[in-house]
Amino acid sequence: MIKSNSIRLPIITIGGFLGAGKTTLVNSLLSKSEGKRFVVFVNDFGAINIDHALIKTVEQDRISLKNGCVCCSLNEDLVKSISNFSSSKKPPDAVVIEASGVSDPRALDSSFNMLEASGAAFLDTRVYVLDAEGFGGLNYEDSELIVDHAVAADLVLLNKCDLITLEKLNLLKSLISESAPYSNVQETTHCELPIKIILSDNHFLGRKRNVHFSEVINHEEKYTQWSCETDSLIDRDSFLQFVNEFSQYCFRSKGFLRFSDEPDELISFNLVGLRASYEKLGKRPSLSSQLVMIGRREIMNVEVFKTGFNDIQVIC
Ligand SMILES: Nc1nc2c(ncn2[C@@H]2O[C@H](COP(=O)(O)OP(=O)(O)OP(=O)(O)O)[C@@H](O)[C@H]2O)c(=O)[nH]1
Repeated sequence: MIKSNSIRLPIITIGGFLGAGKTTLVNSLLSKSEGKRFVVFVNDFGAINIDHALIKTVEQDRISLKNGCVCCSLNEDLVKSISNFSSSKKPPDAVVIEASGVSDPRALDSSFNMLEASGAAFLDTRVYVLDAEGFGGLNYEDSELIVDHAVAADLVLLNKCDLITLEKLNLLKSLISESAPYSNVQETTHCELPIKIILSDNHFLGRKRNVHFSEVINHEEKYTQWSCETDSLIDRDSFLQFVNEFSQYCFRSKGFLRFSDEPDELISFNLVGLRASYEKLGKRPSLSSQLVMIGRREIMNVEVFKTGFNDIQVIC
């Protein structure tokens, strides 16, 4: 039931396959918010919510959706929470939802329909981040799924343009433009784009959307995750060897690391396909070393992860 002092909040959804750059886009949006206030809902696939800690905003505006993947069920927590923000004394300017990297952004529609019906919020912009580098290396099934999800978006970011040739970019642009003629397609690196392309006052409302007929797939049957956490320090060289080994068994890994040669520094670790990257986050004493691995069920070898993770910890 909508309360009389409610306002209709615009919702921006951010979808994209594992490691495409969704969290990067959320942080880019927040850094350019120009005085606007966004509430961000984050839905990680892994049991440990790494993205929640990486979103750069105040705690009360960063909400973790923990009851499994946001697209797998009608998310009552999400609907209730957005309704509460809409009728709060200081409502935000917009709601941003970062879906997990294995979810189908279209499956959120039932939640949006409820919010629209109650007058609490409306779906303004559906953004899809596509990893332009990773796309060529995926199997047929995953590539098809990505095109399907892109077709459902108002705005498609062809991201990681710094990592591909112009020839590949042009091929990808033609593919997406043909499949999704009504989507606004933008080329980006680190999801950098003028904020007005996403936020200029409901300009995607009433716009023609692409027609898509494919079914929404239950991806939890296809992907699985394994996660681990430790207060022990990590041996850097052993970790590098471990990454070489486990990258064959999972597609995506992310987490935080405390190396024994630099114990005060928290390192953010990212692996997308075979590309690993490390970023210093500063002291962050509240966080210990945590790692999540995500991959296809038939390929993930959890025994390799367990043994490897035990071997990289330094006994003090
Ligand atoms: N070189 C390059 N790296 C990028 C770009 N965009 C994002 N990255 C890196 O790609 C990795 C994954 O980015 P995220 O923003 O965490 O991706 P995500 O879509 O949120 O990933 P999930 O958590 O798996 O859903 C990080 O190491 C980013 O710094 C880009 O345009 N170029």
